[in-house]
Amino acid sequence: MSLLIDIGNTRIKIGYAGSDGRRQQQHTLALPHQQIEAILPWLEEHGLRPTRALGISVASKALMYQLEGLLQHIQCNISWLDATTPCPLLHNNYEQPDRLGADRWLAMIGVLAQQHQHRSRPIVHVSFGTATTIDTIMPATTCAAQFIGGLILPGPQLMYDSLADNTAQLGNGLGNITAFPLATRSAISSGVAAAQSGAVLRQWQLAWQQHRGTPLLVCSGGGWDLIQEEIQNAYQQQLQLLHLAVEPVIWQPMPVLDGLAYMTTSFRNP
Ligand SMILES: Nc1ncnc2c1ncn2[C@@H]1O[C@H](COP(=O)(O)OP(=O)(O)OP(=O)(O)O)[C@@H](O)[C@H]1O
Ligand SMILES: CC(C)(CO)[C@@H](O)C(=O)NCCC(=O)O
Repeated sequence: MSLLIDIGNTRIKIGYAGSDGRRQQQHTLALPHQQIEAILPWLEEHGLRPTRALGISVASKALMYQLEGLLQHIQCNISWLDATTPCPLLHNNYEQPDRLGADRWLAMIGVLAQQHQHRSRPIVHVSFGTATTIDTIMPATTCAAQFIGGLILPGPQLMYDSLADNTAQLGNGLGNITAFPLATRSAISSGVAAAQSGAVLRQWQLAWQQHRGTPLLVCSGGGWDLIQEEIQNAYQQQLQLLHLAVEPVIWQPMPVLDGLAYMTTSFRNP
């Protein structure tokens, strides 16, 4: 039984996998960094006694040490994975593989594991977290699928916050997403949504132009609610424009935890 830990820049996500490597979705928790200690009562409440933990972190080392200390109380050792942890499903083509965010690597593995039925198609995975990342995977020909590269941009909330923090007149608050906004709140919400969906469609189109099939669009991350309406609409329009079968964006809530669950079956401590 393995505990799964994803320490992001805003929140810590926790999951649980059985000995078959399947993630038990009813055992999922998201916590702000300051509430990390809540993990022990949560485990007790759910009657979970993990014998080991697999984790990744893109946040501070201090949080990793704090978590290690907490898990020592229940004799649970944690192994930290990163983007150099090999996976039979995927090849990391980053110029410096160790510089790729561990969350991006594990999320792509989680997406490949979950979207197994689409394994012959390219995949664009978008994570709307603190940062938004848009990563493209080309399908396997002989061996593993290939991570061919991706974008990093400010996440939706960060876009809102940076406008509020660096201007005198904009402030906080949401508005309607429209084509030609005529009020400040709507102009900001429409601007953030357009920037996010424009970047997503750019990567999707570039993936499509590689002539390896219609790319699957898979989204995740806590910022999804702020832009999902725009992304869904823009994606449907894009498919119609290209005379492709219309299909919804796939929402996969916790791909990093899914990737860690997959790795419980293939990763062993050296
Ligand atoms: N309860 C919540 N607490 C904090 N942020 C939330 C919450 N619900 C949604 N959010 C949104 O989620 C975003 C963070 O997303 P998420 O938790 O997926 O990423 P993260 O922890 O920053 O991970 P990463 O560092 O991988 O981006 C915040 O910017 C905020 O917009
Ligand atoms: C881009 C973020 C912040 C997304 O969480 C994370 O994956 C990260 O810190 N990455 C390291 C840099 C990189 O992936 O190139």
